[in-house]
Amino acid sequence: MEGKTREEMGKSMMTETWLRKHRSLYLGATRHPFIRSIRDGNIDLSSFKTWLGQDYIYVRAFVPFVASVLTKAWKGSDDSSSDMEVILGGVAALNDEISWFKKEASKWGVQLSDIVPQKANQDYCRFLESLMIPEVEYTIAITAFWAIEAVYQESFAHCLEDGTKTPAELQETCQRWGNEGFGQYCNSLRKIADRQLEKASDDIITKAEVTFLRVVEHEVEFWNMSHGGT
Ligand SMILES: Cc1ncc(CN)c(N)n1
Repeated sequence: MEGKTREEMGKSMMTETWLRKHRSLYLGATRHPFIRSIRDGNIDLSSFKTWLGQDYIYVRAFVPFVASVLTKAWKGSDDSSSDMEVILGGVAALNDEISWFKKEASKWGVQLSDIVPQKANQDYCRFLESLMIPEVEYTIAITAFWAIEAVYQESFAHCLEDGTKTPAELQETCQRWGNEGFGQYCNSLRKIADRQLEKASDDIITKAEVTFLRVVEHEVEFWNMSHGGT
């Protein structure tokens, strides 16, 4: 791709274009102070517990969102059976994730039934709901799905790199999203998004870019909330 213009590249590498164009915002999510504090070993454990409880609520709202992406893939994809396999794999992983949250919460003494969603979480869940309606195109929904998963994958993989001081008791959390298998799953989602964007109209591409930006902003707000914000 080196040295090629956008026209020569076509629309096939749209996610790459956005990641470059919005690099500082994206790094604001994947290198957030909350993540840095895990990586540097000086995380405040009450922040971690806040994140754990809030993310459990988020994941419960995320499941119907992913189910809605699956429904959209059924009719809206150019390669629906292959896309549906990837997305169904995501649903299966979320089933496991919910069990993990319950186990982890009991380990940390977090009472999940007492958790009240904070504003940033409510806003993010409302945003997910807005993407679930049938009028939202598959291309937009799959772009959001990829971005949501990619931010977690890159954030937690960052905590597992050589030389980091991630506390032993948080290694499992980081592995959950930072492992190679989850990385490959994110790559599959990204390829689907790029394939859909390649044949999309300019209007859809613009909408998808805005959706990508909203996801990254919500992710930053989510970390802020966990890191002592409101
Ligand atoms: C806020 C948030 N964003 C993403 C993920 C990864 N499914 C998550 N669990 N929570």
